[in-house]
Amino acid sequence: LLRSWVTSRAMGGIPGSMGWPIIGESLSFISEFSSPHGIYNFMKKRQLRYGKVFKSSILGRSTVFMTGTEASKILLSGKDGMVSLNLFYAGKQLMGPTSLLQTTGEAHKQLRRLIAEPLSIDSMKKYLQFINNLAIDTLDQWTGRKAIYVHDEVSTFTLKVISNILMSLEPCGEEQEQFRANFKLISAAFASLPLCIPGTCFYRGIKARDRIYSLLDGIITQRKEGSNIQLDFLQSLIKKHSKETATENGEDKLTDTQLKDNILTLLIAGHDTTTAALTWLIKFLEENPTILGKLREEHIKIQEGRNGSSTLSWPEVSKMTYTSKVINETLRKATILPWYSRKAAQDFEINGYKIKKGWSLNLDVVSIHHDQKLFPDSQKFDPSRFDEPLPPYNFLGFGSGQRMCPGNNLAKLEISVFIHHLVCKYRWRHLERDDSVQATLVRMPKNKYPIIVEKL
Ligand code: HEM
Repeated sequence: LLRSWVTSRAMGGIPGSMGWPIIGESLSFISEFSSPHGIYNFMKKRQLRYGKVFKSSILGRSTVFMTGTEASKILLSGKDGMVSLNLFYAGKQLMGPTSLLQTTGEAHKQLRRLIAEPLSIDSMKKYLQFINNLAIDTLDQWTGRKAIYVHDEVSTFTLKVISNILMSLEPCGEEQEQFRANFKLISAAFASLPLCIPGTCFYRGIKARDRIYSLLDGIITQRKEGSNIQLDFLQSLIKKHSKETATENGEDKLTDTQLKDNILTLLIAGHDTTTAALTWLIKFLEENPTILGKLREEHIKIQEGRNGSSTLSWPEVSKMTYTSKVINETLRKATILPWYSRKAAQDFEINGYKIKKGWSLNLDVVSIHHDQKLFPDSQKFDPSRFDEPLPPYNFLGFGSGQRMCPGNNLAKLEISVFIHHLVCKYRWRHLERDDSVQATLVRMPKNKYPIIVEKL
């Protein structure tokens, strides 16, 4: 708070209001966040008053919000080391010091190269079968029930997928249940006060993180001894880039701590985001029957070409061109991560304003994704916006530049396969109309989108 107060005084030259002492503008921010338009209204009001760059004080942090192409370019390309990623204290403690999210500059580039390779589109081919079977099994259990809370069901599906791909955890059984329980505690701790005292949410998160790390310790030891070898992400890293001793040198070698910190990072970064995207997509499809019809056509055609088999092949996934536009439009309209946080690593100028080293900066992505000039009638769900490639920095569903999402291939694959089986075999309708949004960092429907499902 003290640091925030000192920073807020230094921000004198930036237009905007710091709101009330201590709470700043947090109350209006939180209340707008949960509304159907999310923080769009909060941003819009201030942009009309102050312009594309304005200051505010939110959740105890003095910060500068920015929007538009120039800001995107500066903040996302991170050219000349102008900015670094800005994590909350709780996130830093939970994810560990060697997480990709905590590394900067050259170290970030190197680590990212190692992590991104086993997540490349080519590496995804070996996971298709597993995702396909799990999607079929999950959907089989959706019919004949009074209510399906899509968010909860999809959350189970995406966690099973990512935990299997990263470290070959079986999708069913006690180990998966324990892992899931621990993962939930870690997720909850992200949004908690970082007080490491027994009984607090943060403390429970740290303990759960330790339990997942000891599970990983066991798996890493086995793999290094040559037993329980699997074709997963962890194995790829151990095989090519693992350090045998802590003193061993080599830029492309990772210690066990780096392996564990980054498996956890991928779990955290990849689970809620994919869950939210798939949940919104299913909701938007129901609300837009013409688009659902067109999407179904694409998938029925793929299914018919398959002669009755239920297993998707890789060439079939590559044919899902309309699906890919539907995914992009979902990420635009829902803007699951509404702002991207950075810290100024040096002084620089933007839109005529002087930004000082150490300030917290947020790129307001909601305003870009709902800019009427870039996306006319922006509230409309219209995948044809992606018929032609968009200019750089207009669509930021997976970010852009140095920190662009390395898990985007996996996310798109999970969503495409799940949607294939959903639209080919089922119809669904909502049980409750509520467009409000949960007040968490990743935007999700507050009511978890309850539906009833029937076979077609
Ligand atoms: C639909 C699902 C997803 C969405 C919408 C999404 C979105 C994003 C965005 C916007 C960023 C950049 C944030 C910024 O610049 O501040 C990002 C980064 C990241 N994402 Fe994703 N993501 C998704 C799925 C995944 C998955 C499945 C994984 C893991 C397998 C993953 C791992 C990461 C990591 C590790 C970063 C940080 C990259 C770095 O700092 O270099 N994401 N994601």
